[in-house]
Amino acid sequence: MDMGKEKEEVSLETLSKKMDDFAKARDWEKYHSPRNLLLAMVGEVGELSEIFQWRGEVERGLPDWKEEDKVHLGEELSDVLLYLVRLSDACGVDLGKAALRKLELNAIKYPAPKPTDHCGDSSDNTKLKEDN
Ligand SMILES: Nc1ccn([C@H]2C[C@H](O)[C@@H](COP(=O)(O)OP(=O)(O)OP(=O)(O)O)O2)c(=O)n1
Repeated sequence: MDMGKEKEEVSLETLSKKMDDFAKARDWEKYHSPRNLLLAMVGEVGELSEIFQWRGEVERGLPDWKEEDKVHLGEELSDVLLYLVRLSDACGVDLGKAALRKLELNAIKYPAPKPTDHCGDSSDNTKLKEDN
């Protein structure tokens, strides 16, 4: 999707600050409780799912999709992300830090096979199959 702009770096902190400004400017902080934000996010996940509903399997990169459908997809993905960031803030969770820690835990739980594993011991791969 080319919006004709330079690629802009976006941090979770930036999104968090913008959501905070958005809520404050409308006096909506009172509505942004953890439970409300969770329900709002799940609603947006539903809207995101609708875009894929009945399409059958979709090729990576969505080469056959119309541009307007991709723009719509970006909007729904953004709604989910923005509510997730806001929910994390409302719960006092540092989402970036938590996600990095979770990636480390994932790597321990699902170790990548070493090159030698292909021709020898496959116990790690067996565990991967069982867990998935
Ligand atoms: N109380 C609210 C309502 C909205 N938003 C923000 C976060 C979302 O990014 C977006 C959601 O807006 P809508 O509820 O209007 O949802 P959609 O944009 O998906 O519109 P629609 O449901 O009509 O498709 O607005 C918010 O922060 N707090």
